[in-house]
Amino acid sequence: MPSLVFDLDGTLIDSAPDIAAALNQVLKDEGLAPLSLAQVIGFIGNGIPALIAKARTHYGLSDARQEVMLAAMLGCYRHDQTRLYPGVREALSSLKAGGYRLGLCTNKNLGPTHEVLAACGLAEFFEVVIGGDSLAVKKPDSAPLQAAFAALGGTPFLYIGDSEVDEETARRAALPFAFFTGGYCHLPEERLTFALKFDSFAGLPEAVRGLAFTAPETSV
Ligand SMILES: O=C(O)COP(=O)(O)O
Ligand SMILES: [Mg+2]
Repeated sequence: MPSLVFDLDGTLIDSAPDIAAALNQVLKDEGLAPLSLAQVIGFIGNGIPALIAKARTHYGLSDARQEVMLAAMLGCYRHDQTRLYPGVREALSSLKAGGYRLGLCTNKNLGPTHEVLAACGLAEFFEVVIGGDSLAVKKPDSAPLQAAFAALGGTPFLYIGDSEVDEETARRAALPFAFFTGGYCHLPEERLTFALKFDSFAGLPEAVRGLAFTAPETSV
């Protein structure tokens, strides 16, 4: 049975408003001005510790504040403004009903990942969840994605994500990548390699099935 692994932030959920709210609360506690949503989106992709580090660099704050700010961010991160992208639930239901095994591989820490999956009603879909702190390394290292597929079993088929980090991860794992264009990518799409590209979840199940039918040699 083919298995599919999804990214989370910017792929299944529009989580940037809550990430920005939490980061700006931490910055306020440091006596600093808030960042715009666009600036925060520019910092999303390599996990929450990296987000804090990028915000510190932006403001010239020393490394010494990293752990305090990270703990504060994890303490105040909520999910009340986070929304599924349209059609996500229907697409996941269709793929699961079609026999695909579904896993999740995100750079978000595992604790908030499980919280947001529950808050958004997505937990039931995923047999395997790998977070940014599940292993010693994060995406774009291929190890978290490979761990997700190994735990899922079945035939690794496709990694579905929104950013250059996901694309590099899939490339390093020698797995095909499906690029969701509605998330938080920081590179023009000409710089990315993908087996399929989509801007709406409405067409994803059919596109995945089409890929399975026309390009079985891309599975490993
Ligand atoms: O936490 C991040 O920075 C990105 O998370 P993602 O891997 O789910 O996109
Ligand atoms: Mg993402």
